[in-house]
Amino acid sequence: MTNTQSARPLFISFDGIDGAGKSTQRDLLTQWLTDMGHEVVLCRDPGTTEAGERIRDLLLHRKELELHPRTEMLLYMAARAQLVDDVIRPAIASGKTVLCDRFLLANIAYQGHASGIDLEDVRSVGKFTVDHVMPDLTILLDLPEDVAFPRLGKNLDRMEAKGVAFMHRVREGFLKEAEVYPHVAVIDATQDIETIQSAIRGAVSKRLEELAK
Ligand SMILES: Nc1ncnc2c1ncn2[C@@H]1O[C@H](COP(=O)(O)OP(=O)(O)OP(=O)(O)O)[C@@H](O)[C@H]1O
Ligand SMILES: Cc1cn([C@H]2C[C@H](O)[C@@H](COP(=O)(O)O)O2)c(=O)[nH]c1=O
Repeated sequence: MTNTQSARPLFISFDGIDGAGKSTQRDLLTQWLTDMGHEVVLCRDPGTTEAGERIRDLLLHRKELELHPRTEMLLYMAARAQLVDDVIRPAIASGKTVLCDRFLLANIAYQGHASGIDLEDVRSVGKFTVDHVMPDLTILLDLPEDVAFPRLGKNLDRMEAKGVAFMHRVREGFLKEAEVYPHVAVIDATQDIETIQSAIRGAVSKRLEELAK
């Protein structure tokens, strides 16, 4: 792979059930891409922008608020719209590589598959929300919920507090979506951190080669 090909800017999102190891792997990938010449912008969905972080706080930490599934879905979408317009689209336009902790696929898995919102509704609001900005590659870290759940500790946020059965539905949803959502690499996240990172780097190299054709 030439330098020009390897430093082609990318938009990569990381997803999976809570505690799958997304932040750990995203940080390791940042180092590798930076060494390769990429200028990396990190973000998280929901969050990163001021509006997005406030929506995140409401969604995850204001447990006293009862949110209907549609309200929850739309709040995640609203945070994402702000993230796309303020951070992701400008970063891509200026040739930077974006690594984002979660993106639209999480809405489809959590609010669609696991919470019962019609999948076509989530997809169509999602299409409007991202306004053509979609990841070049989604890294889906897959592992059983009973391995991930103990990693979360005792202080669970509003989504984590939905419990193991909910996380099971989320996981199944992610795996179903991986068959239809564009450019998903499913990585076995039960392995050790270095082995997972090496599989992720393999998936990124493969995608860079496809995009260079
Ligand atoms: N492959 C692994 N094996 C064992 N422990 C791991 C592995 N990857 C991450 N961990 C540990 O699991 C915990 C959760 O990891 P991390 O924060 O990266 O996950 P996350 O998917 O970003 O979590 P969340 O969804 O809660 O934000 C951390 O304590 C981390 O050190
Ligand atoms: C984008 C998005 C996220 N969620 C859930 C997934 C997690 O439980 C939290 C985010 O916390 P993390 O520490 O950043 O993983 O929110 C969701 O339900 N729907 C979404 O669209």
